[in-house]
Amino acid sequence: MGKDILKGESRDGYVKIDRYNESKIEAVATHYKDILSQLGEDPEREGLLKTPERVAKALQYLTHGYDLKPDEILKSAMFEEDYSQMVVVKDIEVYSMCEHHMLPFFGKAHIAYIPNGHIVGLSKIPRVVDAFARRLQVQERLTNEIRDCIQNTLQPKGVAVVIECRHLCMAMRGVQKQNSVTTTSAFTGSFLSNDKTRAEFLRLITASLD
Ligand SMILES: Nc1nc2c(ncn2[C@@H]2O[C@H](COP(=O)(O)OP(=O)(O)OP(=O)(O)O)[C@@H](O)[C@H]2O)c(=O)[nH]1
Ligand SMILES: [Zn+2]
Repeated sequence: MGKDILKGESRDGYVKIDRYNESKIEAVATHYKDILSQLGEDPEREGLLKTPERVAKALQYLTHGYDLKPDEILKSAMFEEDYSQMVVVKDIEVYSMCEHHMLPFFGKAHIAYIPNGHIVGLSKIPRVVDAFARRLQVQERLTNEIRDCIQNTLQPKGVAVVIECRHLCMAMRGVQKQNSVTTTSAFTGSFLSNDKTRAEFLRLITASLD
């Protein structure tokens, strides 16, 4: 039996990720032992003895989104409700890994939808972000996948997604720009067809609570 990596999650959409896959961990760890040698390190020195296994577990965690079903996550908490104004969840932390270098990119997602008879449990929106972010990604696809999942599952009058991230592959290597932030956006429905709706969303995500 594997060890819990995400505690207390057992419903549809989450169920498959709450255990380490021991055989996968072992296979990945074996490769990492070899990688340490190839990098000129001694994998037998004390500090590195457990490193291959730690890296394998970390990587399984950082890519556990492959085992999640984001549409099931949304469906598990959809409620009929007569509310037709914009719902905005902003400043959702994003941690993902770029598929080109397998280095982190991280920042914030801002998401809105306009209900069409159904609302969704608020926590499910950040859960959908995580389900797509915890994979090897590019920021543009991450943005579109979140938009499409909410649109196709909840079928609201519109969805808006804005993501702002820093990419470590652009900061600690390569072009070495420490402060650049990449912004991506994706819209459906009223956010596309109605300039005022889109402007209200953009105003709400830049407004501060204080
Ligand atoms: N569009 C997009 N590009 C990304 C993302 N994450 C990383 N990249 C870019 O992917 C590109 C890969 O380009 P390559 O020229 O094949 O890789 P490279 O030689 O390592 O490029 P440099 O990073 O410029 O040194 C780089 O320009 C990265 O900045 C992302 O989320 N979206
Ligand atoms: Zn990269």
